[in-house]
Amino acid sequence: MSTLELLPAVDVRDGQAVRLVHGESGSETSYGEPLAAALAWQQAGAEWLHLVDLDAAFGTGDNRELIGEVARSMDIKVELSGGIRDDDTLAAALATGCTRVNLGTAALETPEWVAKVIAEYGDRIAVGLDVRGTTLRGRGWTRDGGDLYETLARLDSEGCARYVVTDIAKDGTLQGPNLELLRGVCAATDRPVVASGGVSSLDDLRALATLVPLGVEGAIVGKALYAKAFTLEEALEAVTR
Ligand SMILES: O=C(O)c1ccccc1NCC(=O)[C@H](O)[C@H](O)COP(=O)(O)O
Repeated sequence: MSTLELLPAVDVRDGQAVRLVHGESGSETSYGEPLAAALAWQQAGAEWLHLVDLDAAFGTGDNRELIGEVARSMDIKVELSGGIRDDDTLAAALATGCTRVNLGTAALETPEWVAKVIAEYGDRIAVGLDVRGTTLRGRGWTRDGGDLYETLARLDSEGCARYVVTDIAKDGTLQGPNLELLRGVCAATDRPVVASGGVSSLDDLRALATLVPLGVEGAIVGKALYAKAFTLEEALEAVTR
């Protein structure tokens, strides 16, 4: 079995590292300084950081300077998400030196622009498929944005390199990932999939690692690390083969 990549998450709201429940604004638990959290994951052996500007995602401002500072301080790969919807926000995100960006709302609302940047930037662009059931959600997960599998087929045909798949019903709940959803997405595309939302235990990570041969390349882990359900060192050990 190949190794599952782990992406510890730092979600930033109003300058603080937070975790939400179901991605809902107002459900924040705060975990202090984003840079301290990111450096702790790096120190613990992470090869990736999943860094989210929640204010930009929700349209309640942005943490652009802070996000840039965190991204630039990392020696590891950074996946940047939240509010990247046009040329300006994409240029600012890429200028942080991040390895790739994650587009969400734009893939639903401005598909022509997304097709253009996929063609231009290749695998520096991933698309976040954030779903309730099989309905996509945009604008910080607050608005419906079409059918998962129709959108996936369109993005595949445009050459999208990778998908970050989140079951919103699981996100921030410590209820375990939606393995059925991930199997469904992997069956519908030959592109790598990063799983997000709900990881609660080392067994969840081992279960996700069994999906590597199907196309699950990595897993984002947020709440479980902040809640100290396990350490990142234990998580890396659990998925390394
Ligand atoms: O990624 C986004 O753009 C986003 C937008 C609105 C709400 C939440 C968003 N992301 C959340 C994450 O990426 C979480 O860090 C990730 O799903 C981890 O979930 P969990 O392990 O369940 O804490």
